[in-house]
Amino acid sequence: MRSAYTVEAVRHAEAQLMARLPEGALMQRAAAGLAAACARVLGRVYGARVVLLVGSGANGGDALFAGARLARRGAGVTAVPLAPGRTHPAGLAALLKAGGAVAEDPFDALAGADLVVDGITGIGGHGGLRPDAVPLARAARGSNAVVVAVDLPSGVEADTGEVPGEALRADLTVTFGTHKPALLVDPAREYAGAVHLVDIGLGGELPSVPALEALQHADVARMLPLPAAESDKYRRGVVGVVAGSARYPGAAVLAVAGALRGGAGAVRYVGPGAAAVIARFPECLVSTGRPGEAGRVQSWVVGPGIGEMREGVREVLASDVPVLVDADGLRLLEASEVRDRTAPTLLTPHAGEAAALLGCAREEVEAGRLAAARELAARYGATVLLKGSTTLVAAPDGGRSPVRVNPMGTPWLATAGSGDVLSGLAGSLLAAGLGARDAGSAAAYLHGLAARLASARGVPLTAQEVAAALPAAWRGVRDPHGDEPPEPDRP
Ligand SMILES: NC(=O)C1=CN([C@@H]2O[C@H](COP(=O)(O)OP(=O)(O)OC[C@H]3O[C@@H](n4cnc5c(N)ncnc54)[C@H](O)[C@@H]3O)[C@@H](O)[C@H]2O)[C@@H](O)CC1
Ligand SMILES: Nc1ncnc2c1ncn2[C@@H]1O[C@H](COP(=O)(O)OP(=O)(O)O)[C@@H](O)[C@H]1O
Ligand SMILES: [K+]
Repeated sequence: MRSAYTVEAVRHAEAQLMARLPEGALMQRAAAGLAAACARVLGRVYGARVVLLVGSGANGGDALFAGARLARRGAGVTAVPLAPGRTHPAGLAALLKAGGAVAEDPFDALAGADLVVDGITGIGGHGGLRPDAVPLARAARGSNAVVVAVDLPSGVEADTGEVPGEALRADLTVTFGTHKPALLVDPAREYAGAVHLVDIGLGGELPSVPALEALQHADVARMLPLPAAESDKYRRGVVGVVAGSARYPGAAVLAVAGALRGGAGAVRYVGPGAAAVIARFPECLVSTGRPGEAGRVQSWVVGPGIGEMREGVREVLASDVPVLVDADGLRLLEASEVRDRTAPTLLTPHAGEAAALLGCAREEVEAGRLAAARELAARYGATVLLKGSTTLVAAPDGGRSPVRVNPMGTPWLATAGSGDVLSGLAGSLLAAGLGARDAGSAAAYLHGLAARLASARGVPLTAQEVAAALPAAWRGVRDPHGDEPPEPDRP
């Protein structure tokens, strides 16, 4: 499990640790890790041209001390102070002593740089890059230099992942002690590039519950339902799927395709797509009547492609088993029908659907994903899986459990019908006994991994191919020697 902590938690932990260490020791640990990462990026330090963009806080101090270390190894290091009177004094002194200098012409220095260290702001930054930093940031990005951000890319909001103005896009971010939410949540995450975590000894000082957590293979493997020797199909769980309509018959097939690969013992489909479903999946139990008459299930999935089937949503929400509501179902539900439920509810909107539920613009949800997911969970008393380039899963417990961020996926998943597969898959995990937060986050992980496998080396994928790759994704997470696949190919 990877975790991310808020600025408040990081500052508190740093203060505890600093009280036990000699003055400046923590910054030296950070600078040493940063310099080592820069040296790896450069390959050859001797003779390399390094430019430090230095803000007024400790983030600039880290950059200066790391610059001093690189200068001692023979790099030509120049600093560009953005707030000249307020540059970290000890850091600047160390740089000058090591043979570094203050750049005479910042734009000349940036144009010739091999590596730019972004030490403008870290966890203390707010409100986006200031106007005087913007041309320097653009010059850095416009040069051939590799940009390495210190702790965070400057201009992002550490706690929310929001990017309120301009920010400096990094190729690599070297972060200290723990991830910060902005390194996991878009749009900020996009600015961080690859992320390298440097251990500065903060671990023992951080609270036990982080703000965010991101699953890894082993975490998902532990959650997956496996049949015991004496299992039968009913004990493994039956998932009911209410999806599809005359207008969207494919949604029924895709949701069932996901549900069949989620570990439930049986999938029961109810709705007007029964003929199409049975033709494609003879292993599915189908009926055309109402959900309430279909027989016992351990969870329901309702919504993909159902058009205006309001009654189906109402009936399913009135049941006493876990329910996943997706797509059209989100439009048709009444908030009170969700809030009054005793069994768990998992809502799986994309940004547009979340905006409709919250009564705001889609752009607002996209700019503030974390806040939107938390707000929806609180308003509906439901677990919310907010889909998109960063998929988040928030529980309705007022922040007692960390929001899960899905680290696995690929933009190739932005293809029609892939969400239907996800809802079937997550519903199946619910039927098999996982809680809503685990079912949602494990499903998003497997779905993202399946998509990476199916789009390997950069080929477009279809929703059916995502479903077909789910068994390989299960195998992948359960393989004790299986490494997580590399970052996805970008289209
Ligand atoms: N506290 C510690 O002991 C450690 C701190 N570390 C570093 O310290 C950083 C935090 O340092 P600070 O608290 O000084 O905060 P920052 O260095 O992130 O920034 C604070 C300064 O930037 C200014 N500022 C805020 N928003 C700005 C904007 N949009 N544009 C330009 N200037 C802006 C503020 O006026 C303030 O002077 C961490 O991110 C990390 O890099 C590391 O050295 C590890 C140890
Ligand atoms: N840019 C992206 N990067 C990664 N995953 C994405 C991106 N855009 C969409 N997705 C994922 O693709 C799926 C699309 O689901 P959805 O929006 O419901 O589409 P549909 O209704 O066509 O099935 C979701 O799992 C979502 O998280
Ligand atoms: K920075």
